[in-house]
Amino acid sequence: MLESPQPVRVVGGPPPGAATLESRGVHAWFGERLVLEDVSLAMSAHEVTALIGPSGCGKSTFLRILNRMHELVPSASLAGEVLLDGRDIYADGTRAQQARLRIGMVFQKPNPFPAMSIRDNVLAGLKLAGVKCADKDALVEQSLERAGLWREVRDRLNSPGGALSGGQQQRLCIARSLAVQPNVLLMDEPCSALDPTSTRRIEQTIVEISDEVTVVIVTHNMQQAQRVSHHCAFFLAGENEPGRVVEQGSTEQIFGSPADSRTHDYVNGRFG
Ligand SMILES: Nc1ncnc2c1ncn2[C@@H]1O[C@H](COP(=O)(O)OP(=O)(O)OP(=O)(O)O)[C@@H](O)[C@H]1O
Repeated sequence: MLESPQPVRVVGGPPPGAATLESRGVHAWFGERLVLEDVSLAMSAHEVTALIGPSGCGKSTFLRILNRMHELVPSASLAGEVLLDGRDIYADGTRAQQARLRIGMVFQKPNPFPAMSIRDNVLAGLKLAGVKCADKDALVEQSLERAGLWREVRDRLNSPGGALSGGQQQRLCIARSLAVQPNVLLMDEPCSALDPTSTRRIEQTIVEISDEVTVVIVTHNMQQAQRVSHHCAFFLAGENEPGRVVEQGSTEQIFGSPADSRTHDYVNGRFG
């Protein structure tokens, strides 16, 4: 029987393995406007947590708070804690760049460097983070394999990233995020720009990577939330009110027997 190859490790990167992420009493503002109120949510290691809810209820804002991207907006502020394996990523002396290295992000629209080769795209995050790897070729293969793209691109690693299809570009972005070996991967509607076949391929990737990285995904697609997630949090904002988590629980419970009638109505497509 063939032995599976030893995983390639990077040096100077995050400690290995999936981590637990927990928000406690998170509030967020843009200027004077409170857009998120008192969000406390535990996102368990090795699980996929889906953030669901209608447009404008603060899901993306919450996701960006989880890896210190919210503070990149000049008018933005926040209160509360975000604990990564028990340590607040907002504690005094904790650098945003360090948090972002451990908590990666994949965006709605695939954003590879279009003129850069597929190989260099995978390695691009390492260079930016100052992370080193003794065997870059093996890391490229491992990352592309985990992102479910290796077989499709192994014979053209020097072709530009921009020459791939949209779905392949998104998997390339996932490979780039995985190459620095983060503990958590945040995904903001990663399939919304993709066709159904590419969507299913990415969903398969999400399920596969969740044994090595904690995944938090924002999705408007209820079938997708059911297919990929273990845990769901339903966000809702009343008119001129901030977004709050109305209900959270196992995906089975949220879809099968929600406690709140608003959750029931939302997951059954009655609004949103
Ligand atoms: N950069 C910003 N400046 C000011 N207000 C913002 C900014 N980004 C978001 N908002 C406001 O914050 C609220 C929450 O927005 P957010 O994008 O987090 O919601 P969402 O649930 O992710 O929506 P969608 O599902 O449409 O992406 C909205 O009222 C939005 O208008």
